[in-house]
Amino acid sequence: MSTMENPTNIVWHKSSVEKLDRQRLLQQKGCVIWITGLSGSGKSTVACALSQGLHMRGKLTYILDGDNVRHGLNRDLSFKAEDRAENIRRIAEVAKLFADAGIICIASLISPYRKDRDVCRALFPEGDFIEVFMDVPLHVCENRDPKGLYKLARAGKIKGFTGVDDPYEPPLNCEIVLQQKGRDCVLPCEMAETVISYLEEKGYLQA
Ligand SMILES: Nc1ncnc2c1ncn2[C@@H]1O[C@H](COP(=O)(O)OS(=O)(=O)O)[C@@H](OP(=O)(O)O)[C@H]1O
Ligand SMILES: Nc1ncnc2c1ncn2[C@@H]1O[C@H](COP(=O)(O)OP(=O)(O)O)[C@@H](O)[C@H]1O
Repeated sequence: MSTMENPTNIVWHKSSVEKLDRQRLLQQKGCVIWITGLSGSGKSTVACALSQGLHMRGKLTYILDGDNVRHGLNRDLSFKAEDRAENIRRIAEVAKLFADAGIICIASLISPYRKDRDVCRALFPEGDFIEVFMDVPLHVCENRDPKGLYKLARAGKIKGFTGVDDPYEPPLNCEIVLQQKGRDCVLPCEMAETVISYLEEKGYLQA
């Protein structure tokens, strides 16, 4: 029988250097900042601004961007609901390893289903999964359309495109909501500062 069929044959191996030791070394606490939102809502832009802002404060981060991870680890996955769920599950498991390494992991992916995001949240200790919602209306994302994908989706050339003919379920109880202020554009670095203030307040930027 393979170990996959009998997982009880697998025993966790403890290391003498643990998460707390790594956190002390890095002077920060490992966690995941999970940025969810429509295509074009600014997830990748905020992820980069956040990584930059934290790097300048001497904090170690790593970005897991849905688009990028789909080039490698998740290249076998499509955009049907069960593949999106698997995409999200794998990224959450990788993020968990980064958080255990003491790193502030920034995951930016559409992750359209509430249930899938809640499954990810449950993988982490209380507080360590910080959900950030890019609350940007569909028409704004569609006007931006930097990759021309909305145009293709409206023309029926991409099927099952989030927001067009596939659902997006906004979070009900996330930690942070990022949005424009009325008609005023909020710069990505200002949005990143909101997240950094949250991390500071919650003690993630010290061991
Ligand atoms: N059908 C469909 N629906 C939504 N998005 C699509 C689709 N096909 C391709 N793309 C491009 O893939 C990027 C989304 O990948 P994710 O891994 O973030 O998606 S998901 O979390 O699994 O839903 C997404 O990137 P972002 O624009 O950065 O969000 C799109 O560029
Ligand atoms: N805060 C912002 N204000 C105005 N435009 C933005 C902002 N954040 C991102 N953008 C622009 O919106 C487009 C989509 O951003 P991107 O980060 O690629 O979104 P996503 O990763 O959610 O698809 C890009 O052209 C980007 O320059």
